[in-house]
Amino acid sequence: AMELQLQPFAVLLRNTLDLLVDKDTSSFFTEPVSLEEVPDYRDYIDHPMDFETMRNKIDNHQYKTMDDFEADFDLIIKNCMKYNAKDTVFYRAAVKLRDQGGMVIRASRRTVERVG
Ligand SMILES: CCOC(=O)c1ccc2c(c1)NC(=O)[C@@H](C)N2
Repeated sequence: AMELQLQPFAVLLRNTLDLLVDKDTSSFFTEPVSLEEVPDYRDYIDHPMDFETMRNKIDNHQYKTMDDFEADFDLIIKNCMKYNAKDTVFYRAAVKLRDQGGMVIRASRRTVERVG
């Protein structure tokens, strides 16, 4: 529809990302996991992901669909639940983000479908 031409997909993704960042109240997911702080991280995680990287990908138009965008969101959560034990603040934060962020993405999908 006309709105999507005027309101590029990138703007919708940035708005969605801002809502996901708001759910990350401890800011555990805002930047790449520090390999100085967590030197063995890459022994377990092949494809790191974080919200800053996602913002850069939006700006470089690397997301063509909401599925592409959601795949990186899921990667953030999967990585965290793989690297961190269940009884950690990190693992629990990933479960919370999965639940609260999932609702945000579903709402954005409806917007894309409606004005798509
Ligand atoms: C300054 C110390 O920071 C960390 O050790 C640290 C900081 C952030 C982290 C993280 C570790 N581990 C994670 O799996 C993802 C969720 N976030």
